[in-house]
Amino acid sequence: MKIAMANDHAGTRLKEEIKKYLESEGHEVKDFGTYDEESCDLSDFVLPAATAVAKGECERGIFVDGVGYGSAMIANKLRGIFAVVCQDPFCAALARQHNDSNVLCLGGKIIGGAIAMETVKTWMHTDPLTAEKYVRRVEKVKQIDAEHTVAVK
Ligand SMILES: O=C(CO)[C@H](O)[C@H](O)COP(=O)(O)O
Repeated sequence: MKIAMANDHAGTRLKEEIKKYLESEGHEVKDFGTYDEESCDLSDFVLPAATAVAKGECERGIFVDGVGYGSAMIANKLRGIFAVVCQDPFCAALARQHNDSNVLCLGGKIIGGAIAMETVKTWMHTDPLTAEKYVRRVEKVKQIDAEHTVAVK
């Protein structure tokens, strides 16, 4: 898969760790930065990365900031982005099974190391459930997205 990654200063270290893992699994990572731990503004990096996912240039996105919230708020402004914040593998599984999320946002100040990597691994390897109720609900959310957002050019 082609995966867009972005982060701010609080997510640089965890982003690098996740990037290594994804590449070791054969994924292609497009890294939109930031690349160091100098204080920066998250939206400068997450918006271009989320745009790449919205345009279909990348299939999924993984964004890392201090808590994950800012990344999700920015990304969810774009049509076709269904971003979630996950702090553990259980949340990550449901974020795919019930919500068909295509962007995962993590908090580098909240989780790290083993939990973070298990969260990413679970999110990457879990598919949406096919039971009618889940498909119906995901479709309704996609409909809301189509009606209330502007397509990315
Ligand atoms: O978590 C974040 C957004 O969701 C940011 O990483 C956080 O707000 C950055 O704060 P600071 O500049 O104080 O490190």
